[in-house]
Amino acid sequence: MTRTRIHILGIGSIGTLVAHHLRLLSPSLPISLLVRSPNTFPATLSSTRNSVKMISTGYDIEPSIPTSPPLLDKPIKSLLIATKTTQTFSALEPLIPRLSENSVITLLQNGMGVYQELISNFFQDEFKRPHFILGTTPHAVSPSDRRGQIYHHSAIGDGFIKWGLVHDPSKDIEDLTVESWIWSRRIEDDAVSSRDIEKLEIPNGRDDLVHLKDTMASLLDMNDLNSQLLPYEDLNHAMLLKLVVNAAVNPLTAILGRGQMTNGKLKEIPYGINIVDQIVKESSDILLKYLDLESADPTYLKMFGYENLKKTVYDTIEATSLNTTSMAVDIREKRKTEIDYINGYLVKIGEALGCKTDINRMICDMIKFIEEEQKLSN
Ligand SMILES: CC(C)(CO)C(=O)C(=O)O
Repeated sequence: MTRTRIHILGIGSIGTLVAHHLRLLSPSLPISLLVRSPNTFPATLSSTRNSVKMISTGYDIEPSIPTSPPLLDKPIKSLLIATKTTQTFSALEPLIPRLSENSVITLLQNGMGVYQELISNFFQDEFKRPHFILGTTPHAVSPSDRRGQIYHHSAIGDGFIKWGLVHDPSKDIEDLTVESWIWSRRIEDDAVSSRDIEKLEIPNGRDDLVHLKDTMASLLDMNDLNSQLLPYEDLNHAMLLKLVVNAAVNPLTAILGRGQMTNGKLKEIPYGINIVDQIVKESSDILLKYLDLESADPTYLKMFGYENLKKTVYDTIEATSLNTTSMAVDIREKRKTEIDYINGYLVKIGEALGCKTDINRMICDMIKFIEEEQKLSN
């Protein structure tokens, strides 16, 4: 039987990577790429990893902006969003009429806070809200000068995509959460595989679970990207860890190098690492308070302690020393950055908890200063 069609919104580097691997691992999966100009978008995608170029094809290309007549009769059952966080709202708005409580939305982006923004703007009514899967990935991907063609810099075997299902009590299956249902077919302590998901039986009248099951199975099929399902609490912690890495590395490379600087420079020049340390220290204080209020497991408290966080950030700088961060590229290209969803998100949590947020706030102000200055000089 054919699996639920996956629509992908945001065919930048990460969106292309996911579309390409979904296609390679599931040749019969219907995939629609939602793009602004369908007539000029290429019919094939490609990814070059370790000097080997792989091509994928068989995509349906659809317009991402409203059409006349509108495609209301074509509901979207599963939507994977890989746009920049700053573009999510405007990119999703025209598609809202095609989504319902039977749909699944998967977010794979840098930063945090988009889920909360979408809920409060588009899906306040919990009974009309789609399922949400959130994801995080360190796969290093960059665009080429041709649309649909990317370079995948992570070595073979490196990198992962971690997914988690947001808990939504309105979707419980009697007294079972959907997350427990998803995990119920796992064999002992193994990771959940797409084969475990395939074995799930759909309760009567739950079309939403057909789409969720199909989406999960397709996402977990991408084992060449090391795609894994985590319990939501673990995923949230993985996202917070990535948030601190991005908060310490991305704006500094953007401010200090105006888009020309690679990540490794931050460690080569001691003044750089001094600033990294200050951002990590303040972020650690904020997140430890947040985790304490959540009564998080002591292993998490250790993970978010200053020394551990510093190690995670240093290791990432080392591993990506030749990369230019996405924020540095945004500044170089004079685009709006994702600062509000990275350091801005930490400021928001910190303020709500009464923590000191001066350093993250100053970093936000510096990036916003550059953005404004670039706007004025354009
Ligand atoms: C891990 C890092 C910092 C790599 O450059 C990144 O996630 C980014 O550039 O956004």
